[in-house]
Amino acid sequence: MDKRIWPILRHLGRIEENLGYKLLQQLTDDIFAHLIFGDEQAADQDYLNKMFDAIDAKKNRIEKVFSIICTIFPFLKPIVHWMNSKLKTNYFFNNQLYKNIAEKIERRKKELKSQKKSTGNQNFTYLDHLLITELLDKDEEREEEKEYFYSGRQVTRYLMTNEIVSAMMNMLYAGHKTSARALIAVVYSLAKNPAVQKKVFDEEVSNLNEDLTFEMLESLTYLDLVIREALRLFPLGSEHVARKCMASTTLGGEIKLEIGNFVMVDVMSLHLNENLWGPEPEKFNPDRWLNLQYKNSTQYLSFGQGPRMCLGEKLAMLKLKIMLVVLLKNFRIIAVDEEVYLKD
Ligand code: HEM
Repeated sequence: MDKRIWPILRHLGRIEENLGYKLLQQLTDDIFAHLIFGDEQAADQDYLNKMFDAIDAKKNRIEKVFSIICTIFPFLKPIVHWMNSKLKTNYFFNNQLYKNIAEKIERRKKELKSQKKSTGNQNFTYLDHLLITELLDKDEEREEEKEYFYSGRQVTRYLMTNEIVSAMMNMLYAGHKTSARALIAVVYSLAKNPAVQKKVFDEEVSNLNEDLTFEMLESLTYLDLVIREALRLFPLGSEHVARKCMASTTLGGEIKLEIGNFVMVDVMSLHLNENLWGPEPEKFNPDRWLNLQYKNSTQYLSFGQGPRMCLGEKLAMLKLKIMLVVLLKNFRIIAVDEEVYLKD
């Protein structure tokens, strides 16, 4: 892990001054790109950030033009809003990202095809798992892996390139900034609560060696609570916990909801409810989880709930643990007086 993280720290120069958003975003991007594409040194190239920044800049420019049009011609608002929503999901904004992913897919397909028959212990990326059915379908010699990957399920067809690109883009959109911001929330909470930081270090991190395994990360139960507590106070994806009503209903005997109404959960009120979380719910206190009688499965919504809950929760928790172990093993995180708010 050190091998991946040190080049990033060096890249940013004097780390004491720069252990901020950029560094944490690069750390998460690097691990993300490595896990899903198998990319090496993604952070050095900083390409994910550059692509997302380019998309955001394009969006901002268009939105500015739209807002001027609406101010001058208010009656055009509905048409402009419709155009805006169409453009946001459009290829127009994402073409650079789309091309980049499609190129990676083609390159990876060639690499996988040229690989000798696997003897088992190979590190497959998320992309490989999407590609593998196609490659195995056409390669009878790989019967052994075919059974493993199909794991008893019948696969009737492999994924087309545009379906794979779209799955990868979903992952990137949903996991790119969320993970970096979650890391920031935890780092901030640890900086403000040195006693908790010391406890994590003394009890769980100090004895670990750098070759982290899945089992080691799973055993870090206190670090797990630290992350969950930070995300309780900073539920950064909470605006996505929203649903469209599929049937009319009445909530609590008084609030009427019609078919097609949009409902957004007030996550912050739930997460700061004293009846659910105990005394001083606004304070960062990972220990509160130790005695918590989980009263209701929907009282903690940092990753949402139900069939549309976050698909990447486990991956996000794993990534956060990896990054936090490496950071805490090598640094003591100290809060500075000045606080800067993230804008978007
Ligand atoms: C700490 C980091 C993350 C947080 C806090 C977070 C939070 C959320 C939240 C609140 C939702 C909405 C859930 C709901 O409506 O019930 C969501 C959806 C989703 N997340 Fe995450 N997420 C994180 C990281 C990731 C990562 C790393 C990935 C992908 C690798 C990911 C993939 C998704 C996807 C695909 C959805 C949409 C699921 C659906 O609509 O069916 N998330 N996330």
